[in-house]
Amino acid sequence: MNPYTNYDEISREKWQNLYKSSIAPLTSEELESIRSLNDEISLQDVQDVYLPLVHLLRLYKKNLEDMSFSKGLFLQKIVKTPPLIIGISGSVAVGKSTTARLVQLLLSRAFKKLTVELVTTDGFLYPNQVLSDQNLLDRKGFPESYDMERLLNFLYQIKNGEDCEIPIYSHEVYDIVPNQMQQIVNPDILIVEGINVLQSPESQMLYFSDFYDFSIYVDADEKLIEQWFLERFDSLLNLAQQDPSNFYHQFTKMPKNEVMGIARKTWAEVNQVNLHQYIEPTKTRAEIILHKTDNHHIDKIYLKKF
Ligand SMILES: Nc1ncnc2c1ncn2[C@@H]1O[C@H](COP(=O)(O)OP(=O)(O)O)[C@@H](O)[C@H]1O
Ligand SMILES: CC(C)(COP(=O)(O)O)[C@@H](O)C(=O)NCCC(=O)O
Repeated sequence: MNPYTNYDEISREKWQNLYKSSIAPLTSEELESIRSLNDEISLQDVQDVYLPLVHLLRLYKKNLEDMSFSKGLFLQKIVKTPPLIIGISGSVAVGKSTTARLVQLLLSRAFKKLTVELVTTDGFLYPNQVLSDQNLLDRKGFPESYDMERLLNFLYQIKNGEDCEIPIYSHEVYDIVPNQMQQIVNPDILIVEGINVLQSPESQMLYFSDFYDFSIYVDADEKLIEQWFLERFDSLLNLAQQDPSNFYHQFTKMPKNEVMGIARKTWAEVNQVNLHQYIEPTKTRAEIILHKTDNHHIDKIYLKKF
């Protein structure tokens, strides 16, 4: 069966004309904050793809509010609207965190009075010491390397209106940062980004899908994702040049072709295997699939029919 049977395939040209007229153009201040987020992001993509996406998200938010109101009428009590939770998934290095930060910025613009928080599921990875004790260091990113139960509890607490604190993962340290936590206080919208966002923990009463009001899968051809992984690896090396505390510093002392060989091997033996076995199979759980081509250009959008 065609994996996209349950989706409307929408070309970029068609998508960019949906709701266009109702969206105010970005101010120079907003453009500046997008550039400071990642100066490679195409502003045309923001205008054509992300603004209509934010407009769609408005509908989901409204729907959640209406449902809470109607439930309250039925139950004859006040039912507070729970936070809207948006999941963003896809391969390592496909651009999830960049997409997530952009969506956060645009949602904060669209809902000026609301708090829009962003968390990454990297924070739920077990620390390197724990992974090493269990011989799982080479399995970083695979389901067993995450404390999935803690992630599930976190989502439950947020939906339940509780404030939370969660661990922080650093790509530069390549580990959980000790003694630092991210505080999540009273969010109206929470974006959860990570490779495992659409996976289901085994033997649990609740599933992640119980918590997401909207989900996005960022997709691209594997060869391109590998290229983006290698480019990011290279920028991490540049950043690490003068910083011995950076995990990538050790690689800056080695010949470049040898280091890039290590990066290619990491892609082929870890991240690509993970993509095939655990990440890509969750693609069609997403409400929307953003398909990218060269230079992260979005050419197609798939929106779930039902
Ligand atoms: N829209 C985009 N335009 C240009 N470069 C991007 C875009 N999205 C991601 N990138 C680049 O691709 C690489 C991977 O992106 P990142 O957001 O870190 O991926 P992920 O969170 O999926 O691992 C980074 O080097 C990032 O700068
Ligand atoms: C921490 C990660 C699992 C998550 O990846 P992300 O989507 O944040 O890029 C990944 O970056 C990772 O470290 N994978 C293990 C192999 C490696 O790339 O070193």
